[in-house]
Amino acid sequence: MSKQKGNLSIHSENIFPIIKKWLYSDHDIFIRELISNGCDAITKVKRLHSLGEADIKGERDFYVKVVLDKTARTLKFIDNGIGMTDEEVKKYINQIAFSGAEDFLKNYKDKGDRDQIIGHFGLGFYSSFMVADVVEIHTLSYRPGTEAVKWRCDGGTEFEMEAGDRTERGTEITLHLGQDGESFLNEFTVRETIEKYCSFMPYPIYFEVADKEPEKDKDGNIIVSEPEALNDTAPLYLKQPNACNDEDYKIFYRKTFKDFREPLFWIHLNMDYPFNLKGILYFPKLNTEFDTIEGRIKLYNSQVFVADNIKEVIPEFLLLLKGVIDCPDLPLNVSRSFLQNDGFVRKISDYITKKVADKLNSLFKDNRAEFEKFWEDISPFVKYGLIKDHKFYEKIEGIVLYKTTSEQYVTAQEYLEKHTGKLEKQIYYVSDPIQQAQYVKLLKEHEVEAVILEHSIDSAFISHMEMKKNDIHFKRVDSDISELMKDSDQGVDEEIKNKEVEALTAVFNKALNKENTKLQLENLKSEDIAAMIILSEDNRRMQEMMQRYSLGGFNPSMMPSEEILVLNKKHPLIQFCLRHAKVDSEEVKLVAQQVYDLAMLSHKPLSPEAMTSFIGRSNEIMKRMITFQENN
Ligand SMILES: Nc1ncnc2c1ncn2[C@@H]1O[C@H](COP(=O)(O)OP(=O)(O)OP(=O)(O)O)[C@@H](O)[C@H]1O
Repeated sequence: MSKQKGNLSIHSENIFPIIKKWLYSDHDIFIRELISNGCDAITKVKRLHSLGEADIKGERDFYVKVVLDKTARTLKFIDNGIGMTDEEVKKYINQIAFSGAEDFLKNYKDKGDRDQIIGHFGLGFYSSFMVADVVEIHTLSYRPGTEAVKWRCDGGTEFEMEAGDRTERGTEITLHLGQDGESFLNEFTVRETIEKYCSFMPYPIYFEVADKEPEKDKDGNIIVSEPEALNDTAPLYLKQPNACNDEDYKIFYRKTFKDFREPLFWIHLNMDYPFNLKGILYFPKLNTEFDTIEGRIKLYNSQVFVADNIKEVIPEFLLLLKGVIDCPDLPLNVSRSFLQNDGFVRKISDYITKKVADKLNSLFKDNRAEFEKFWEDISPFVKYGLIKDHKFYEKIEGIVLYKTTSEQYVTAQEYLEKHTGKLEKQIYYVSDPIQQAQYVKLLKEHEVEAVILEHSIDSAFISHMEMKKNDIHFKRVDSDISELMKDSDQGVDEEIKNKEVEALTAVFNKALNKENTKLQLENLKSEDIAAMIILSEDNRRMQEMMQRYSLGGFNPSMMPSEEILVLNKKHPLIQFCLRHAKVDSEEVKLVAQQVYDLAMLSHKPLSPEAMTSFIGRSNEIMKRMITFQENN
């Protein structure tokens, strides 16, 4: 072949500056493009061989080799695939690559939407110019009797083509790295990028550093080691689920996510129709209940990595999981706006949601003990999912578990059944089991359990459940529980009661120096409790919401909490206050203050000032007790 020069057939001055500028932030993608071209070339030659059209002379080992030469500043991609004839280089490299370029330039030259550009423009071979000043191709076709070809282009629109000297079938692409490719002179960057994009590609990918000092043993002999492929050519997710065991899944998880905690369980997705989708989703274990959950779903197209966490394909709440999904029907270079509007993508997303819900339901039904064991770890994810996705809610709302304060796991229905006759469509919960322990104890005395809802997602979860199911209402244990604990009001004279409330209100307002302590006088079943503080559930929720949404700028005085002091008429201290309500005595004041602080202490921590007075007063009470004892 005589030496040829020519212009790449693009009708624009120069596309390379545009490639460099617009695709810059993803510029490691050229590694994916060149290696996957190598793999495609191998697949093609194998296919031709199986059709009897290519003679590969019993060859078994197919591979793509990447060679970094820091001294020569080159990165080579070598494959033993189909190779190209000079005609094919002209057709596939010189012309076709930019056949869409004219439209592309017209449409996007002045627009900054990178996603759009990537979506509309297959990066392909020419992405190598993002990092290289000069690119060379040395290739020899599988076709018998064809000449090797050498092609060279320096990033302008001109190329040179001549007969090459390659003697083995396949293609070698050499990138002479320019300034923009500086980082790829680092072997770790190259290795990492290969692992990022190519870890499941179907042929072994080897990586060599040409000018590296060979490793030697202690006697100075060069250690010759077998090259090791960087990828797993037959990833587990491509196998049939019944051919995989638990250990296989765990090993795959560790290798793929570098997470050495055991996953809780997994779902093997395997669908051929109406679309092709394979993958494994793992439910990761959380370190602590306060762990931020950060999932990672890697999306592949025929074993070629596309991107992490594409929320248009994977329902957002599933992004809390870890997994791989391979869907050959999705375009390799996906534009987000394209995906958002694509019905096919929605079907994929629905399928994945359904599979996850099915798995949870079957665990609940077939292995409740196991499901309960996992519940703590999966509950934030499940709750987030049912808030975000109506279809998911419908499928799993019946199996949502609640952990009770006596460490049992119950569904809402089981909780209500357990409390038939005691609670009417009400679920009591604690948001802080330690702080609210007093209330829990009180409830227990009345044979009522509370459930623990202490995760940050729980307030949104509670509201969502109440909105969806108007037959359930959640009440925190410190709200309105006096209803439950009241003795019957039978025989109580309302007029007398009102007078007593009036008298006690005066005592407490004066003692506490508060104008508006709301007071409620009840005959509680328990005679041990003098008083307790309760809050209106609605008012407290409103406050919490305002606090959350005003991002710290919320001033509590804008919306004071409606606290109610419930006094137990049966308790001797309250009876004492009632008997001496009219007398302006120091003892009544001390008792009222102490009763209030004790009620407050079982509700929430005292403020520093209140705590100081409480301690002073407690000392004072004990002193008086001793004096009384000694004088009698
Ligand atoms: N290593 C290779 N061996 C043989 N042929 C190759 C090789 N690399 C590229 N080609 C040929 O050049 C063509 C253009 O490659 P390019 O990477 O630009 O686009 P593509 O792979 O067809 O599509 P995409 O834009 O999705 O990457 C390929 O279709 C193939 O025919």
